[in-house]
Amino acid sequence: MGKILSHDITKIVKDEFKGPAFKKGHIIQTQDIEEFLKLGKEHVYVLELEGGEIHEDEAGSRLARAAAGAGVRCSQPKESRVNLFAECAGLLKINLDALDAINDLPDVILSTLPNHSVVKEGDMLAGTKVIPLVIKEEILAQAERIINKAGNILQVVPFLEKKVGLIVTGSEVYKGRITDTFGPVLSEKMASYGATVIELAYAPDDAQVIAEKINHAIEKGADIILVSGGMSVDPDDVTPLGIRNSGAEIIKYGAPALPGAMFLMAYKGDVAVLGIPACGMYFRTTVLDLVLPRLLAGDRISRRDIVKLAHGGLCRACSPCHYPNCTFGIGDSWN
Ligand SMILES: Nc1nc2c(c(=O)[nH]1)N[C@H]1C(S)=C(S)[C@@H](COP(=O)(O)OP(=O)(O)OC[C@H]3O[C@@H](n4cnc5c(N)ncnc54)[C@H](O)[C@@H]3O)O[C@H]1N2
Ligand code: MOO
Repeated sequence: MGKILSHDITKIVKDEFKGPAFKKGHIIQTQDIEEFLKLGKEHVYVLELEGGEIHEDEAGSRLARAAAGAGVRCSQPKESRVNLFAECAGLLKINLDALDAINDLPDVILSTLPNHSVVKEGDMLAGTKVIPLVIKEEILAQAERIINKAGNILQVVPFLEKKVGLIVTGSEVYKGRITDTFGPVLSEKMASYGATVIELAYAPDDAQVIAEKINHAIEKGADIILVSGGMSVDPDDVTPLGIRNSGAEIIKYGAPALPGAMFLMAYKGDVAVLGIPACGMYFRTTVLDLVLPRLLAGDRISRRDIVKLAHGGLCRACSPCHYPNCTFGIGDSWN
């Protein structure tokens, strides 16, 4: 590290502030000599940077600026820590390989929220910090090379205005024997993400009718179709068959998330068709809360995405529910 010059604080008088010890390019470790005197400190230290060295604050700022992609803004440095904030609401996307590579470098850290977190405008997403007081330019250049190759480390993808079709199954609901609870629960959830429900249809426990309702919603322009109930093992649980009969390709039936085990993910062309088990009505947070934000941010969900839900896919069933400030969905799941 560059030279550190020690000065007897009692000898520092106002005109000496302009003296050679404090010339431009030197860094005084305290701004407030008066405060130092009050505390009974006897020395003030002045850092003289050598070539190829960067002060922690400048280094922290450079690292944060490089890491920030679209929808992310940086704070001013404070003791080299620079925070990154969401400029808009949406889904946080992190390049995890690049994040690992940055944190594998000496003397710098970058710490983030979990990948695929749903964020609001102004939310803190990450913090970067430089560990020593000065850092070698070469380390920072290496960090910038890693980030340039990756494009950025983190970005916020705003939610798209998706059109949603809801198909509520169950003969007891269809025949009016019980009042529909699923429809209102799912409609409210869609509204909270800014998605528009363009169709709310009811189907009895009949796979062919369910298939027809799915195709009707697609014809009406739905981007996402949620088919509720009938996802379990009873003979009249025919929603998975209905989804298959619609011509959709089943990506995975059964998700390693609890609640959400009986979830089904399918696609008919670009239209996502989701089978939502009854837990989606009884629990505030389920597998749907993990999958839906990604769909609304424009991601196509793969079989591997569902498989990777397992680690961190067990809800702690807290009362009250603290999601997303908990471990549900934060394991390797969405890497
Ligand atoms: N023997 C087994 N039973 C269950 C299993 C299992 O593996 N073996 N899985 C359990 C899990 S996990 C879940 S989740 C649920 C999935 O239930 P379904 O999606 O099949 O839901 P239904 O059987 O259609 O309904 C359950 C319950 O909820 C009422 N319901 C359904 N839709 C509505 C609605 N729109 N409005 C109001 N109420 C509704 C329905 O009448 C039933 O009472 O299965 C577990 N069981
Ligand atoms: O395991 Mo069920 O699909 O969650 O409640």
